[in-house]
Amino acid sequence: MNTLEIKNLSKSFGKTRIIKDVSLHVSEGEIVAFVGPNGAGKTTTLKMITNLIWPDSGSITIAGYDLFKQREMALANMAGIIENPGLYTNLTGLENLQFIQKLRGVSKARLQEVIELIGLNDKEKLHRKVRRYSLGMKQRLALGMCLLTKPKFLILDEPTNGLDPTGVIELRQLIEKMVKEENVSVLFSSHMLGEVEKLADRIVYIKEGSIITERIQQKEDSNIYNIHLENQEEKAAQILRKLSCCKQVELQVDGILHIEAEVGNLNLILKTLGENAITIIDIEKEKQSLEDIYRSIFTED
Ligand SMILES: Nc1ncnc2c1ncn2[C@@H]1O[C@H](COP(=O)(O)OP(=O)(O)OP(=O)(O)O)[C@@H](O)[C@H]1O
Repeated sequence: MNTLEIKNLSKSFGKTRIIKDVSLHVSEGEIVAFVGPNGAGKTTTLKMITNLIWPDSGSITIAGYDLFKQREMALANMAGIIENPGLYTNLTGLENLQFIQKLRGVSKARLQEVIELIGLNDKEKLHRKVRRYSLGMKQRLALGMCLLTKPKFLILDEPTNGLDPTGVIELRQLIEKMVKEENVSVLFSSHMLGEVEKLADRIVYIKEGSIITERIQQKEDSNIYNIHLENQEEKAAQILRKLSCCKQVELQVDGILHIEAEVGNLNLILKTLGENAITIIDIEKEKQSLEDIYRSIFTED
């Protein structure tokens, strides 16, 4: 099941259509980056997912619950940081965590678990007023507050914005740990392509309110292929998803199959498609860096 499923979301401010028919999903345990130039519509989309603003049309489902018809259950499965993390700066880190713990009826054991996960298991840090925290510590604390209720889905608007390199690395490690240990799925927006490259499993590109394309992020032990088929793309996608060497299979808007496969399995993929009488027109191994892809998508013609 997809942790997040958005279908045909649209939103206008006044007469201007800002979000145009946006559909996207985040699978269980997946980290998806939302990338695009300033004003593309990232924050507006994230605000609709977190129910801060309402779309004009479209649907949003979180952990299987419809955000508009089963609002409480949908929101109970999600947490997020949009724009500024909502911290009480005159309280200590621990008091901030305890505030949410009591408000949401979270156990003390869970509070302790979260403190350890976010690396604040240190008396001095826990009892320090948040206004004296570094930005990196504030971000980690804010993530901790999100995690107290064990959400299945986390939404982060430019989480590394303003952080120094150490803060960026620590935050990335924390997000990776959260996904591994707590099985949360994450959708985050970012302008930091280097970070996106390291953290995301998949990248969704938005421009002028429309999703332009999406790409699977290559990991060290895998290759990415773009396969152009004569027809039967849906069937091919279903067949390849059953192969254990295919970690991700996405059917793109343009009908091209975008595949992440463990290194050394191209022959098996081709053989499987051949056995199912699916004709390949072209196959290309992706070599572009994220920066090249970004430039080719967003630079004006
Ligand atoms: N409340 C609002 N009223 C009118 N226009 C708005 C409002 N909020 C956002 N916009 C406009 O919607 C467009 C998309 O804004 P949004 O903040 O979603 O972009 P973004 O992709 O998050 O940009 P950035 O990378 O700069 O954060 C922009 O043109 C913005 O000016």
